[in-house]
Amino acid sequence: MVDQEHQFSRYHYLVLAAILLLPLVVAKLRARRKACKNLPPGPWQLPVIGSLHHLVGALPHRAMRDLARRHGALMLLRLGELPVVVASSPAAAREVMRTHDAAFATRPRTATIRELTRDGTGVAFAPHGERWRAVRKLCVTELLGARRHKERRAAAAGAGSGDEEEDLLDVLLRIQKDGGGGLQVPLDMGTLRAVITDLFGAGSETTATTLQWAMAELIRHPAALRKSQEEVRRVLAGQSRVHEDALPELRYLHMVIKETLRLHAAVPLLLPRECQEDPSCRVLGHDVPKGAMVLVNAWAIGCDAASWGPDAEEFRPERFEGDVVDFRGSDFEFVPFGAGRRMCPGITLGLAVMEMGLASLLFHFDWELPAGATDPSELDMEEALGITARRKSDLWLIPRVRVPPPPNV
Ligand code: HEM
Repeated sequence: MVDQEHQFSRYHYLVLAAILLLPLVVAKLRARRKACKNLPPGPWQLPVIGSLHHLVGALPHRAMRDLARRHGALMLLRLGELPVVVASSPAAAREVMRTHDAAFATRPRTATIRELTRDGTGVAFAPHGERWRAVRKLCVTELLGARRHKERRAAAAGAGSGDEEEDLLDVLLRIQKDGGGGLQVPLDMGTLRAVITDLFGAGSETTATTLQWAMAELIRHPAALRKSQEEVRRVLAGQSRVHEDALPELRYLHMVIKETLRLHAAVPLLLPRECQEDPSCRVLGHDVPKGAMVLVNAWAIGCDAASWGPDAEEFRPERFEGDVVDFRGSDFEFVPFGAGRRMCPGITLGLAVMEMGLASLLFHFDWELPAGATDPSELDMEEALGITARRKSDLWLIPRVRVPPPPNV
Protein backbone atom coordinates (compact mmCIF):
# COMPACT_ATOMS: atom_id res chain seq x y z
CA MET A 1 0.00 0.00 0.00
CA VAL A 2 2.78 2.38 1.01
CA ASP A 3 4.62 1.31 -2.14
CA GLN A 4 1.58 2.04 -4.31
CA GLU A 5 1.24 5.51 -2.78
CA HIS A 6 4.92 6.10 -3.35
CA GLN A 7 4.63 5.09 -7.00
CA PHE A 8 1.56 7.25 -7.48
CA SER A 9 3.27 10.31 -6.07
CA ARG A 10 6.33 9.66 -8.29
CA TYR A 11 4.03 9.50 -11.32
CA HIS A 12 2.36 12.66 -10.08
CA TYR A 13 5.68 14.50 -9.91
CA LEU A 14 6.68 13.31 -13.35
CA VAL A 15 3.45 14.64 -14.89
CA LEU A 16 3.88 17.90 -13.01
CA ALA A 17 7.48 18.23 -14.18
CA ALA A 18 6.41 17.49 -17.78
CA ILE A 19 3.71 20.17 -17.60
CA LEU A 20 6.12 22.70 -16.12
CA LEU A 21 8.81 21.87 -18.70
CA LEU A 22 6.47 21.92 -21.67
CA PRO A 23 6.62 25.70 -22.22
CA LEU A 24 10.41 25.48 -22.12
CA VAL A 25 10.49 22.69 -24.71
CA VAL A 26 8.03 24.55 -26.96
CA ALA A 27 10.07 27.77 -26.60
CA LYS A 28 13.25 25.88 -27.51
CA LEU A 29 11.62 24.26 -30.55
CA ARG A 30 10.27 27.65 -31.64
CA ALA A 31 13.68 29.24 -31.17
CA ARG A 32 15.24 26.49 -33.27
CA ARG A 33 12.65 26.88 -36.02
CA LYS A 34 13.14 30.66 -35.92
CA ALA A 35 16.92 30.27 -35.99
CA CYS A 36 16.59 27.97 -39.03
CA LYS A 37 14.00 29.96 -40.87
CA ASN A 38 16.34 30.68 -43.75
CA LEU A 39 17.36 27.21 -44.83
CA PRO A 40 19.48 26.87 -48.01
CA PRO A 41 17.44 26.38 -51.19
CA GLY A 42 17.12 22.95 -52.74
CA PRO A 43 15.09 20.77 -55.10
CA TRP A 44 11.54 19.68 -54.21
CA GLN A 45 11.21 16.76 -51.86
CA LEU A 46 8.98 13.71 -51.48
CA PRO A 47 7.72 12.32 -48.18
CA VAL A 48 9.96 9.60 -46.69
CA ILE A 49 12.67 9.63 -49.40
CA GLY A 50 13.24 13.42 -49.37
CA SER A 51 15.47 14.37 -52.34
CA LEU A 52 16.78 10.88 -53.12
CA HIS A 53 14.88 10.69 -56.42
CA HIS A 54 16.98 13.62 -57.73
CA LEU A 55 20.13 11.56 -57.33
CA VAL A 56 19.00 8.54 -59.29
CA GLY A 57 20.74 7.81 -62.59
CA ALA A 58 24.03 9.66 -62.03
CA LEU A 59 26.93 9.39 -59.62
CA PRO A 60 26.21 11.50 -56.49
CA HIS A 61 28.93 14.13 -57.10
CA ARG A 62 27.74 14.61 -60.69
CA ALA A 63 24.03 14.69 -59.80
CA MET A 64 24.78 17.18 -56.99
CA ARG A 65 26.81 19.39 -59.35
CA ASP A 66 23.85 19.54 -61.77
CA LEU A 67 21.41 20.29 -58.92
CA ALA A 68 23.71 23.00 -57.54
CA ARG A 69 23.76 24.72 -60.93
CA ARG A 70 19.98 25.14 -60.54
CA HIS A 71 19.66 25.70 -56.79
CA GLY A 72 22.86 27.40 -55.71
CA ALA A 73 26.33 26.90 -54.30
CA LEU A 74 24.86 26.10 -50.88
CA MET A 75 22.01 23.68 -51.32
CA LEU A 76 19.81 21.65 -49.00
CA LEU A 77 18.90 18.05 -49.84
CA ARG A 78 17.17 15.50 -47.67
CA LEU A 79 18.37 11.91 -47.84
CA GLY A 80 15.36 10.29 -46.23
CA GLU A 81 15.03 12.17 -42.95
CA LEU A 82 18.60 13.44 -42.88
CA PRO A 83 19.19 17.06 -43.93
CA VAL A 84 22.28 17.27 -46.15
CA VAL A 85 23.83 20.60 -47.09
CA VAL A 86 26.12 20.60 -50.14
CA ALA A 87 28.78 23.28 -50.72
CA SER A 88 29.67 23.55 -54.41
CA SER A 89 31.70 26.74 -54.89
CA PRO A 90 35.04 28.02 -53.57
CA ALA A 91 33.17 30.62 -51.45
CA ALA A 92 30.88 28.00 -49.90
CA ALA A 93 33.83 25.63 -49.31
CA ARG A 94 35.75 28.44 -47.60
CA GLU A 95 32.80 29.10 -45.27
CA VAL A 96 32.56 25.42 -44.30
CA MET A 97 36.27 24.63 -43.98
CA ARG A 98 37.73 27.94 -42.82
CA THR A 99 35.25 30.59 -41.55
CA HIS A 100 33.14 28.05 -39.64
CA ASP A 101 35.68 25.24 -39.51
CA ALA A 102 35.01 24.55 -35.80
CA ALA A 103 31.23 24.34 -36.34
CA PHE A 104 31.73 21.67 -39.05
CA ALA A 105 34.70 19.82 -37.58
CA THR A 106 32.85 16.71 -36.51
CA ARG A 107 31.77 13.70 -38.57
CA PRO A 108 28.23 12.30 -38.72
CA ARG A 109 27.67 9.27 -36.48
CA THR A 110 25.00 7.30 -38.30
CA ALA A 111 24.58 3.63 -37.36
CA THR A 112 26.30 2.56 -40.61
CA ILE A 113 29.29 4.83 -40.07
CA ARG A 114 29.67 3.62 -36.48
CA GLU A 115 29.48 0.01 -37.60
CA LEU A 116 32.01 0.44 -40.42
CA THR A 117 34.52 2.49 -38.45
CA ARG A 118 34.79 0.70 -35.10
CA ASP A 119 32.60 3.41 -33.62
CA GLY A 120 34.95 6.12 -34.89
CA THR A 121 37.83 5.09 -32.65
CA GLY A 122 40.38 5.82 -35.40
CA VAL A 123 40.84 9.24 -37.00
CA ALA A 124 38.83 9.67 -40.19
CA PHE A 125 35.36 9.20 -38.67
CA ALA A 126 36.12 10.09 -35.06
CA PRO A 127 33.83 12.71 -33.55
CA HIS A 128 35.54 16.06 -33.02
CA GLY A 129 37.02 16.19 -29.54
CA GLU A 130 40.01 15.41 -27.34
CA ARG A 131 40.30 11.81 -28.46
CA TRP A 132 40.32 12.65 -32.19
CA ARG A 133 42.79 15.51 -31.56
CA ALA A 134 45.20 13.21 -29.71
CA VAL A 135 45.04 10.35 -32.24
CA ARG A 136 45.36 12.72 -35.22
CA LYS A 137 48.38 14.38 -33.58
CA LEU A 138 49.95 10.96 -33.17
CA CYS A 139 49.40 10.23 -36.88
CA VAL A 140 50.78 13.57 -38.00
CA THR A 141 53.86 13.69 -35.77
CA GLU A 142 54.84 10.03 -35.63
CA LEU A 143 53.48 8.37 -38.77
CA LEU A 144 52.81 10.76 -41.63
CA GLY A 145 54.66 14.01 -40.98
CA ALA A 146 57.87 15.50 -42.35
CA ARG A 147 60.02 13.98 -39.55
CA ARG A 148 58.83 10.47 -40.30
CA HIS A 149 59.34 11.11 -44.01
CA LYS A 150 62.96 12.15 -43.35
CA GLU A 151 63.57 9.05 -41.23
CA ARG A 152 62.16 6.83 -43.99
CA ARG A 153 64.42 8.45 -46.55
CA ALA A 154 67.45 8.10 -44.28
CA ALA A 155 66.68 4.42 -43.73
CA ALA A 156 66.19 3.91 -47.49
CA ALA A 157 69.53 5.59 -48.19
CA GLY A 158 71.22 3.32 -45.64
CA ALA A 159 69.59 0.17 -47.02
CA GLY A 160 72.08 -2.64 -46.90
CA SER A 161 74.14 -0.95 -44.17
CA GLY A 162 72.17 -2.64 -41.40
CA ASP A 163 69.76 0.27 -40.71
CA GLU A 164 66.33 -1.25 -40.27
CA GLU A 165 63.30 0.81 -41.26
CA GLU A 166 60.46 0.76 -38.71
CA ASP A 167 57.08 0.15 -40.30
CA LEU A 168 53.83 1.74 -39.16
CA LEU A 169 53.01 -1.03 -36.71
CA ASP A 170 56.54 -1.01 -35.22
CA VAL A 171 56.20 2.74 -34.52
CA LEU A 172 52.79 2.35 -32.88
CA LEU A 173 53.89 -0.62 -30.75
CA ARG A 174 57.04 1.23 -29.66
CA ILE A 175 54.96 4.24 -28.57
CA GLN A 176 52.54 1.96 -26.77
CA LYS A 177 55.44 0.25 -24.96
CA ASP A 178 56.90 3.63 -23.97
CA GLY A 179 53.62 4.45 -22.20
CA GLY A 180 51.78 6.19 -25.04
CA GLY A 181 54.31 8.98 -25.71
CA GLY A 182 52.35 11.57 -23.69
CA LEU A 183 49.16 10.79 -25.62
CA GLN A 184 46.03 11.96 -23.78
CA VAL A 185 44.10 8.78 -24.64
CA PRO A 186 45.04 5.15 -23.86
CA LEU A 187 46.80 3.59 -26.83
CA ASP A 188 45.08 0.21 -26.44
CA MET A 189 44.95 -2.53 -29.07
CA GLY A 190 41.48 -1.38 -30.25
CA THR A 191 42.80 2.11 -30.95
CA LEU A 192 45.91 0.75 -32.70
CA ARG A 193 43.76 -1.47 -34.90
CA ALA A 194 41.39 1.39 -35.75
CA VAL A 195 44.27 3.78 -36.58
CA ILE A 196 45.98 1.25 -38.86
CA THR A 197 42.69 0.37 -40.59
CA ASP A 198 42.00 4.08 -41.13
CA LEU A 199 45.44 4.85 -42.52
CA PHE A 200 45.37 1.92 -44.93
CA GLY A 201 41.75 2.66 -45.88
CA ALA A 202 42.36 6.37 -46.41
CA GLY A 203 45.79 6.04 -47.98
CA SER A 204 45.82 3.11 -50.38
CA GLU A 205 42.78 3.39 -52.63
CA THR A 206 43.11 7.18 -52.93
CA THR A 207 46.70 7.04 -54.19
CA ALA A 208 46.14 3.96 -56.38
CA THR A 209 43.03 5.51 -57.96
CA THR A 210 44.82 8.79 -58.67
CA LEU A 211 47.71 6.93 -60.30
CA GLN A 212 45.32 5.02 -62.55
CA TRP A 213 43.58 8.23 -63.63
CA ALA A 214 46.96 9.89 -64.26
CA MET A 215 48.01 7.04 -66.57
CA ALA A 216 44.63 7.07 -68.32
CA GLU A 217 44.83 10.84 -68.91
CA LEU A 218 48.43 10.60 -70.14
CA ILE A 219 47.49 7.85 -72.63
CA ARG A 220 44.64 10.05 -73.87
CA HIS A 221 47.03 13.01 -74.20
CA PRO A 222 50.16 11.73 -76.00
CA ALA A 223 51.89 15.15 -75.97
CA ALA A 224 51.64 15.32 -72.16
CA LEU A 225 52.84 11.69 -71.93
CA ARG A 226 55.88 12.49 -74.11
CA LYS A 227 56.66 15.64 -72.16
CA SER A 228 56.55 13.98 -68.73
CA GLN A 229 58.50 10.96 -70.01
CA GLU A 230 61.21 13.21 -71.47
CA GLU A 231 61.45 15.09 -68.19
CA VAL A 232 61.79 11.93 -66.07
CA ARG A 233 64.39 10.45 -68.41
CA ARG A 234 66.37 13.70 -68.60
CA VAL A 235 66.46 14.21 -64.83
CA LEU A 236 67.33 10.56 -64.17
CA ALA A 237 69.70 10.05 -67.11
CA GLY A 238 72.30 7.37 -66.32
CA GLN A 239 70.47 6.08 -63.22
CA SER A 240 68.95 2.64 -62.86
CA ARG A 241 65.88 3.65 -60.83
CA VAL A 242 63.94 6.66 -59.53
CA HIS A 243 65.28 8.14 -56.30
CA GLU A 244 63.16 10.25 -54.00
CA ASP A 245 65.78 13.02 -54.11
CA ALA A 246 65.00 13.57 -57.79
CA LEU A 247 61.27 14.18 -57.23
CA PRO A 248 61.48 17.96 -56.59
CA GLU A 249 63.07 18.33 -60.06
CA LEU A 250 60.14 16.61 -61.79
CA ARG A 251 58.13 19.79 -62.16
CA TYR A 252 55.94 18.67 -65.06
CA LEU A 253 55.17 15.33 -63.39
CA HIS A 254 54.00 17.27 -60.34
CA MET A 255 51.69 19.33 -62.60
CA VAL A 256 50.33 16.11 -64.14
CA ILE A 257 49.41 14.84 -60.68
CA LYS A 258 47.79 18.16 -59.74
CA GLU A 259 45.77 18.21 -62.96
CA THR A 260 44.72 14.60 -62.33
CA LEU A 261 43.53 15.46 -58.81
CA ARG A 262 41.64 18.46 -60.17
CA LEU A 263 39.66 16.44 -62.71
CA HIS A 264 39.46 13.22 -60.72
CA ALA A 265 39.33 14.17 -57.03
CA ALA A 266 39.82 10.74 -55.43
CA VAL A 267 37.28 11.61 -52.71
CA PRO A 268 34.89 13.79 -54.76
CA LEU A 269 32.59 14.83 -51.88
CA LEU A 270 35.39 14.82 -49.27
CA LEU A 271 34.45 13.02 -46.06
CA PRO A 272 31.09 14.09 -44.60
CA ARG A 273 31.01 16.67 -41.80
CA GLU A 274 28.21 17.51 -39.39
CA CYS A 275 27.02 20.89 -38.12
CA GLN A 276 27.56 20.98 -34.36
CA GLU A 277 26.52 24.60 -33.76
CA ASP A 278 23.27 24.94 -31.83
CA PRO A 279 20.69 25.73 -33.13
CA SER A 280 22.30 26.49 -36.52
CA CYS A 281 25.30 27.99 -38.27
CA ARG A 282 24.90 30.89 -40.66
CA VAL A 283 26.60 30.21 -44.00
CA LEU A 284 26.36 32.57 -46.99
CA GLY A 285 23.17 34.06 -45.49
CA HIS A 286 21.51 30.66 -44.88
CA ASP A 287 20.97 28.65 -41.69
CA VAL A 288 22.56 25.23 -41.58
CA PRO A 289 20.76 23.38 -38.75
CA LYS A 290 22.60 21.49 -36.02
CA GLY A 291 22.90 17.82 -36.95
CA ALA A 292 22.81 18.44 -40.73
CA MET A 293 25.36 16.48 -42.75
CA VAL A 294 27.61 18.80 -44.76
CA LEU A 295 29.32 17.74 -47.99
CA VAL A 296 31.84 19.74 -50.02
CA ASN A 297 31.72 18.86 -53.72
CA ALA A 298 35.47 19.11 -54.33
CA TRP A 299 35.11 17.54 -57.76
CA ALA A 300 32.53 20.12 -58.94
CA ILE A 301 34.67 22.95 -57.54
CA GLY A 302 37.75 21.61 -59.38
CA CYS A 303 35.92 21.49 -62.72
CA ASP A 304 34.09 24.81 -62.42
CA ALA A 305 34.61 27.08 -65.44
CA ALA A 306 34.11 30.15 -63.20
CA SER A 307 37.47 29.39 -61.54
CA TRP A 308 39.28 27.42 -64.20
CA GLY A 309 38.15 28.99 -67.47
CA PRO A 310 36.31 27.61 -70.49
CA ASP A 311 38.65 24.61 -70.79
CA ALA A 312 37.99 23.61 -67.14
CA GLU A 313 37.00 20.06 -68.13
CA GLU A 314 40.10 19.46 -70.25
CA PHE A 315 43.29 17.80 -69.07
CA ARG A 316 45.99 20.48 -69.41
CA PRO A 317 48.77 20.20 -66.78
CA GLU A 318 50.35 23.43 -68.09
CA ARG A 319 47.60 25.42 -66.32
CA PHE A 320 49.62 24.87 -63.11
CA GLU A 321 52.77 26.47 -64.55
CA GLY A 322 54.16 28.89 -61.97
CA ASP A 323 52.38 26.92 -59.23
CA VAL A 324 49.74 29.59 -58.78
CA VAL A 325 47.08 27.42 -57.17
CA ASP A 326 47.90 24.79 -54.58
CA PHE A 327 45.98 22.00 -52.86
CA ARG A 328 47.21 22.47 -49.32
CA GLY A 329 44.01 23.95 -48.01
CA SER A 330 44.31 27.67 -48.66
CA ASP A 331 43.07 27.87 -52.27
CA PHE A 332 39.40 26.95 -52.10
CA GLU A 333 39.02 26.47 -55.85
CA PHE A 334 41.20 23.35 -55.51
CA VAL A 335 40.50 21.19 -52.44
CA PRO A 336 41.10 17.50 -53.30
CA PHE A 337 42.54 16.97 -49.79
CA GLY A 338 39.92 19.11 -48.00
CA ALA A 339 40.96 21.99 -45.74
CA GLY A 340 40.87 23.10 -42.14
CA ARG A 341 40.99 20.89 -39.05
CA ARG A 342 39.81 17.74 -40.85
CA MET A 343 42.07 18.16 -43.88
CA CYS A 344 43.89 15.04 -45.08
CA PRO A 345 46.98 14.50 -42.91
CA GLY A 346 48.45 12.12 -45.50
CA ILE A 347 49.25 14.68 -48.25
CA THR A 348 53.04 14.48 -47.96
CA LEU A 349 53.09 10.69 -47.92
CA GLY A 350 50.37 10.41 -50.59
CA LEU A 351 52.20 12.77 -52.94
CA ALA A 352 55.55 11.03 -52.43
CA VAL A 353 53.95 7.65 -53.19
CA MET A 354 52.16 8.95 -56.29
CA GLU A 355 55.21 10.80 -57.62
CA MET A 356 57.52 7.81 -57.05
CA GLY A 357 54.96 5.48 -58.64
CA LEU A 358 54.24 7.60 -61.70
CA ALA A 359 57.89 8.56 -62.23
CA SER A 360 58.90 4.87 -62.08
CA LEU A 361 56.18 3.81 -64.56
CA LEU A 362 57.31 6.52 -66.99
CA PHE A 363 61.04 6.01 -66.46
CA HIS A 364 61.19 2.26 -66.93
CA PHE A 365 58.48 1.71 -69.57
CA ASP A 366 56.90 3.05 -72.73
CA TRP A 367 53.14 2.63 -72.76
CA GLU A 368 50.65 1.68 -75.45
CA LEU A 369 47.02 0.76 -75.74
CA PRO A 370 46.38 -2.96 -76.39
CA ALA A 371 45.99 -4.06 -80.00
CA GLY A 372 42.57 -3.20 -81.34
CA ALA A 373 42.20 -0.07 -79.22
CA THR A 374 43.98 2.44 -81.39
CA ASP A 375 42.21 5.71 -80.59
CA PRO A 376 43.31 6.93 -77.12
CA SER A 377 40.56 9.56 -77.01
CA GLU A 378 38.04 6.70 -77.00
CA LEU A 379 39.37 5.33 -73.71
CA ASP A 380 36.54 4.68 -71.27
CA MET A 381 36.77 7.30 -68.49
CA GLU A 382 33.64 6.36 -66.55
CA GLU A 383 33.78 6.41 -62.74
CA ALA A 384 32.42 3.79 -60.36
CA LEU A 385 30.09 4.49 -57.44
CA GLY A 386 31.78 4.75 -54.04
CA ILE A 387 33.37 7.10 -51.52
CA THR A 388 36.38 7.18 -53.84
CA ALA A 389 35.89 7.87 -57.55
CA ARG A 390 37.62 4.78 -58.97
CA ARG A 391 37.69 3.86 -62.65
CA LYS A 392 34.66 1.81 -63.55
CA SER A 393 36.55 -0.37 -66.02
CA ASP A 394 40.09 -1.64 -65.53
CA LEU A 395 42.84 0.20 -67.36
CA TRP A 396 44.63 -2.14 -69.77
CA LEU A 397 47.93 -0.87 -71.15
CA ILE A 398 50.95 -2.59 -72.70
CA PRO A 399 54.31 -1.72 -71.10
CA ARG A 400 57.52 -1.88 -73.19
CA VAL A 401 60.68 -1.92 -71.13
CA ARG A 402 63.03 1.04 -71.78
CA VAL A 403 65.19 0.97 -68.64
CA PRO A 404 64.96 -2.45 -66.97
CA PRO A 405 63.89 -2.05 -63.32
CA PRO A 406 66.49 -3.42 -60.84
CA PRO A 407 65.42 -6.76 -59.35
CA ASN A 408 64.52 -5.32 -55.89
CA VAL A 409 62.17 -2.58 -57.20
C1 HEM B 1 45.68 10.88 -53.42
C2 HEM B 1 45.84 10.75 -52.14
C3 HEM B 1 44.85 11.21 -51.11
C4 HEM B 1 43.73 11.98 -51.26
C5 HEM B 1 43.16 12.59 -52.54
C6 HEM B 1 43.15 12.12 -49.94
C7 HEM B 1 42.00 12.85 -49.68
C8 HEM B 1 41.45 12.99 -48.43
C9 HEM B 1 40.26 13.75 -48.15
C10 HEM B 1 39.46 14.51 -49.19
C11 HEM B 1 40.02 13.68 -46.82
C12 HEM B 1 38.86 14.34 -46.07
C13 HEM B 1 39.24 15.77 -45.77
C14 HEM B 1 38.11 16.58 -45.20
O1 HEM B 1 37.14 16.03 -44.67
O2 HEM B 1 38.22 17.82 -45.29
C15 HEM B 1 41.04 12.85 -46.25
C16 HEM B 1 41.11 12.54 -44.91
C17 HEM B 1 42.07 11.71 -44.39
N1 HEM B 1 43.13 11.15 -45.06
FE1 HEM B 1 43.58 11.39 -47.01
N2 HEM B 1 43.90 11.44 -49.03
C18 HEM B 1 44.96 10.88 -49.70
C19 HEM B 1 45.97 10.12 -49.15
C20 HEM B 1 46.07 9.80 -47.82
C21 HEM B 1 47.14 9.02 -47.25
C22 HEM B 1 48.34 8.47 -48.03
C23 HEM B 1 46.85 8.88 -45.92
C24 HEM B 1 47.61 8.15 -44.85
C25 HEM B 1 48.26 7.03 -45.00
C26 HEM B 1 45.60 9.58 -45.66
C27 HEM B 1 44.99 9.66 -44.44
C28 HEM B 1 43.84 10.38 -44.18
C29 HEM B 1 43.20 10.44 -42.86
C30 HEM B 1 43.65 9.75 -41.59
C31 HEM B 1 42.09 11.29 -43.00
C32 HEM B 1 41.08 11.69 -41.92
C33 HEM B 1 41.47 13.01 -41.28
C34 HEM B 1 40.50 13.47 -40.20
O3 HEM B 1 39.31 13.20 -40.28
O4 HEM B 1 40.97 14.13 -39.25
N3 HEM B 1 45.16 10.13 -46.84
N4 HEM B 1 41.91 12.45 -47.23
